[in-house]
Amino acid sequence: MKTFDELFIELTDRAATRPEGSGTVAALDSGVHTLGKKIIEEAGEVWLAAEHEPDESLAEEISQLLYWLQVMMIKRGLTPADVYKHL
Ligand SMILES: N=c1c2ncn([C@@H]3O[C@H](COP(=O)(O)OP(=O)(O)OP(=O)(O)O)[C@@H](O)[C@H]3O)c2ncn1[C@@H]1O[C@H](COP(=O)(O)O)[C@@H](O)[C@H]1O
Repeated sequence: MKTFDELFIELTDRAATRPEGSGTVAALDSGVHTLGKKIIEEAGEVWLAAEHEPDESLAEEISQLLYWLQVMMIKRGLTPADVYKHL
């Protein structure tokens, strides 16, 4: 288990070190347009899970949406602090 901030640190390291086989590296290389579509897809899965799936499935879908939002943040050079200041 990891927190939002711990995942962000891990993904930032992936972006910097670009280890072979990293899905995050491939995702970053796919570009903002592709990442945007992935975020829409994952958001839709969250919606469907909230309507039709048990809590555990919903939690998993939300975790995947958070992952893709973090990938977009890193792609665009945003940090959690940039987001938190709007909360
Ligand atoms: N938390 C995640 C995470 N959440 C979601 N995903 C990706 O998002 C996809 C979502 O799954 P779906 O079932 O919705 O989609 P799918 O159809 O199975 O997958 P696609 O064919 O669309 O890629 C997963 O297949 C992963 O590619 C994640 N990929 C990686 N992480 C974590 O990120 C860290 C770095 O990972 P790597 O860069 O791969 O080393 C590790 O701690 C991982 O656990």
